[in-house]
Amino acid sequence: MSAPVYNRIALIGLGLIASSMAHAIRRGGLATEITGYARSAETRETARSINLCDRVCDTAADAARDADLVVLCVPVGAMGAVMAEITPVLKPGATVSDVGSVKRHVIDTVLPQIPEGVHFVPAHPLAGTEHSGPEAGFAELYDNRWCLLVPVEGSARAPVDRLRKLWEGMGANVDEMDADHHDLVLAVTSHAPHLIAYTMVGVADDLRRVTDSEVIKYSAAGFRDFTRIAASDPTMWRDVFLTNKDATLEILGRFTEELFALQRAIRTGDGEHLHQYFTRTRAIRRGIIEAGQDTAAPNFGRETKP
Ligand SMILES: NC(=O)C1=CN([C@@H]2O[C@H](COP(=O)(O)OP(=O)(O)OC[C@H]3O[C@@H](n4cnc5c(N)ncnc54)[C@H](O)[C@@H]3O)[C@@H](O)[C@H]2O)C=CC1
Ligand SMILES: O=C(O)C(=O)Cc1ccc(O)cc1
Repeated sequence: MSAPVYNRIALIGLGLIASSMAHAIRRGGLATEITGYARSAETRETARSINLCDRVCDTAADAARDADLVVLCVPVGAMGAVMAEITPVLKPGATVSDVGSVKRHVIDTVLPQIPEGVHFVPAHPLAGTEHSGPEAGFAELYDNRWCLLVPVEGSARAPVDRLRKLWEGMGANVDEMDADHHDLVLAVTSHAPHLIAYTMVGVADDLRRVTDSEVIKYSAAGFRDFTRIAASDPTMWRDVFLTNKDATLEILGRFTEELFALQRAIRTGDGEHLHQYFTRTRAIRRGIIEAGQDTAAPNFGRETKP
């Protein structure tokens, strides 16, 4: 246990990411009080019944009032509207942060609403599972995973360093990155791969010659990973693609070109092309392992529902 980094932390939106934060904050003794807000009465009730926060409030404003740190943990497309609900109650010197998977859109919708004297430090933990809701969280989610901080132009240093301390206290390794670069990197490493997984599972579903039971029974590891990813929250991922449009389309354009080249190599029997391509991609995987970046699976060995 370390000393608290903030007195009151407010978590707005009590899903997987916020509930994992609540557990990790408590584990590390990083706040004296955690307040929470969720949009639906049912989620608030569940959060209360599992004692997720010290106080679960019925409005976002009540949760954010007097908080030293307010973290927006809702889908990217809802960040601006949620920010509007809390703006009037933010105390001077407080920090607003978020955990959204896309950063430019969040900055464009939230930053103009930040009152004078309040700090804004966007963040993105690179950790998750395909599960959602207040009961999906666990304290170890961020252990040894990256959390990227994306300070806005002209941001004071102290609030950034303080947020870094919080994420490090939750077990994460922290780095800083510019918003546009973040969105491009994530389009390559997360957003496009998710879309490809969604597509592959959709294709399997469309292929009526292969029955559902065969798809499930004979799922090899690669396809199983696709089905896990494709089970992720539809609202969250709809928002990711609608708000990181340019970078995702750029990467998907390149992906399609390479796919066509591989398709041609298969059709023409160009084994040399295929072998060279797979040799290059294998080296990338080996590089990840050598750099020690192949951390535990996102679900940490927990049973995942099919
Ligand atoms: N799930 C993942 O693997 C990761 C998600 N993120 C980001 O974290 C954020 C939250 O994601 P999760 O916790 O996974 O989602 P979740 O689906 O588990 O929880 C989202 C919460 O936001 C609330 N919400 C949804 N729409 C809302 C609206 N219009 N107004 C107010 N509240 C609303 C929901 O009721 C729920 O409490 C998203 O921005 C996502 O991009 C970041 C890293 C990983
Ligand atoms: O579950 C997985 O495989 C993930 O990739 C988790 C994840 C999802 C979205 C993010 O913005 C960051 C991490």
